[in-house]
Amino acid sequence: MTKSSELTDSQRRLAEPAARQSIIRLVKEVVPDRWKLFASALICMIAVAGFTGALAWSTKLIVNDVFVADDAVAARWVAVLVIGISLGKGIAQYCNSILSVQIKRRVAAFYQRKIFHKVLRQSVQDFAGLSAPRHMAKIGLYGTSAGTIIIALTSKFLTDMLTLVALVGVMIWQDPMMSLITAILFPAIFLLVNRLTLRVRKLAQAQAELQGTIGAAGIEAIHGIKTVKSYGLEEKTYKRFSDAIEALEKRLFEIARATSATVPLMEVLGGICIGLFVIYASWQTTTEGKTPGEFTAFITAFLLAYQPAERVSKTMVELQKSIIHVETMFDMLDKAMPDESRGTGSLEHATPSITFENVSFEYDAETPALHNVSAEIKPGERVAIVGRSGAGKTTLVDLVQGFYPPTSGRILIGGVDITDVPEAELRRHVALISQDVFLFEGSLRDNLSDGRQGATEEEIQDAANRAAVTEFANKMVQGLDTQVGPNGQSLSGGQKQRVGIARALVKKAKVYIYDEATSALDGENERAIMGATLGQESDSTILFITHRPSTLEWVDRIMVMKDGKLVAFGPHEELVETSKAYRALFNLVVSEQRKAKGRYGGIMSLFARKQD
Ligand SMILES: Nc1ncnc2c1ncn2[C@@H]1O[C@H](COP(=O)(O)OP(=O)(O)OP(=O)(O)O)[C@@H](O)[C@H]1O
Repeated sequence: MTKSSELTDSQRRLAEPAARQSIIRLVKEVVPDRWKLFASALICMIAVAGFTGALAWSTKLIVNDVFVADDAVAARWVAVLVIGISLGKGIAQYCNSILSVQIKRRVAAFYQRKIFHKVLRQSVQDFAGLSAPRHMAKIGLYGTSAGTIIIALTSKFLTDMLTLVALVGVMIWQDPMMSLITAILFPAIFLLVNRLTLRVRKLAQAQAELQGTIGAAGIEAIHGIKTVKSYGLEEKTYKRFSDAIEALEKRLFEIARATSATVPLMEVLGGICIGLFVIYASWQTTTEGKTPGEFTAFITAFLLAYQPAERVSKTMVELQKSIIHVETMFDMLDKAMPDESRGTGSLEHATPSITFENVSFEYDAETPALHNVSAEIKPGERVAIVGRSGAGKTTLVDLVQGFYPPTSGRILIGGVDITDVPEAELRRHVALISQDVFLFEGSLRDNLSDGRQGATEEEIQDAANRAAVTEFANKMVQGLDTQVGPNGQSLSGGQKQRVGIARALVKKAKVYIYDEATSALDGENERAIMGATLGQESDSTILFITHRPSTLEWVDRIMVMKDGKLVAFGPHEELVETSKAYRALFNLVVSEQRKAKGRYGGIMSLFARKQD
């Protein structure tokens, strides 16, 4: 045996138990809850197989009783019988097809829902580097593959196998010897087909990836059309799309080549069998006195067996393609969810203090993002987190929201370690207002009420007033019922930020995190909104990530981050005196503002005011 064929054999041995297990699991998960549907389909399949066998057998009556015996009465009965069998088979086939479509859709929908539910529960870490369109394409594909396997197994494979059993039964009944010869030739083709299925399996592995790449390239271009146009990336984007299409085309062609080879193989075998049969039949008639009806029934059964046998081998190939997707789907469904390892603590009665106890965090072994951060934030305190880009500000607040667990150390809210609190409970008490506000398609009111389930109309109106959403909504004909479009595309950046702030206010959280949340607002609007929101949110603790000096007017203390470390923490006046990093940070802002605007920015007046 050559080295490569040894490799193929071992791959086959490795792959088969996993594939079998996935099929068994699939059947166990979908059949019990839909047993009535499957039982009805099984009855139809048995009927199709039985009627096909009966049709083959009826040719013996046609030849012997109608043509050889020339019996007119028998001819009428045989005609009624053949019509009855054909009608029965037609009805059973029709019902089987309808049930197949129903089963396939239900199974696909069942798994698509299941995967999407799982995806939503994944940790934020699992979404890193994920392309949304590609991921969605995969969800669709995995669900459809599960449906395809179930249909391949039941409607196609089982119907064809039952039909084969019925036809082989007729063949053995008519001529056991010839049936034996045919049975020896059959395994030869299955060996050949098996080799083909392994090849198709390998080719199919990359097909899903390629389909996702096409979707991603197209959807990303549409989403990012402004960037594409302003940087002149049309050619590059087009090339990416075009390359992906070409690669997929090649892969599909290779799969089609491998799949199509099964049909000619079956035809060659069929031809050999018929040739042998003709020689054998003439010898049997002259020496053994067999009737022509028996041969006709045998050959009809053999010819009728050709199609289901061909379909069985094709179905095997189809199964190989889909099984890869289903195996990946099960891996995804079996992945442990972050919440499963969390405790059952509650923050209901916790005060909104935040304690960082020697918190360190690494995204991966090579990327340490936080080192030994320790700080105590009092309930109701307003704290700004400042630092250069990449200093670890976002990472720190992501940890407060439980998106990632600290690599070492602890974060406590009101004395409760947040890793002991279920994710949903933690998120109920911590609200994030980010720079890139994401709005769902629907009305302004729908988006505000997403803040908290069961929020009253008064609470929504109050939040809308405080975040100055009412101000622009009143200018729209439908007010708060105005539709915002997908991701709020009919609103300006500043309007989206106001909706984001109002939505967070509806939440009534213990801890608010403003991540550059007012970056798209002008100074006057920021002042008005912050005045209105902070004034009334006095019990909540608020963290501001900011590069904007004007935001510092609203805070009690400032955390200065540098290279993942907390290098200073105190009120502005103290930091100006004691922290070189703080001074350096804002001097930089001043010089940049001076260059950009030719005048002194907000922080200089702030410095002047405080220093006075
Ligand atoms: N998902 C991630 N995977 C790997 N490394 C990351 C990830 N997110 C951030 N980092 C790295 O962690 C460090 C801290 O990043 P972080 O986003 O917390 O900084 P930041 O202070 O919020 O920066 P900015 O002001 O630019 O938003 C950086 O070195 C960054 O490259």
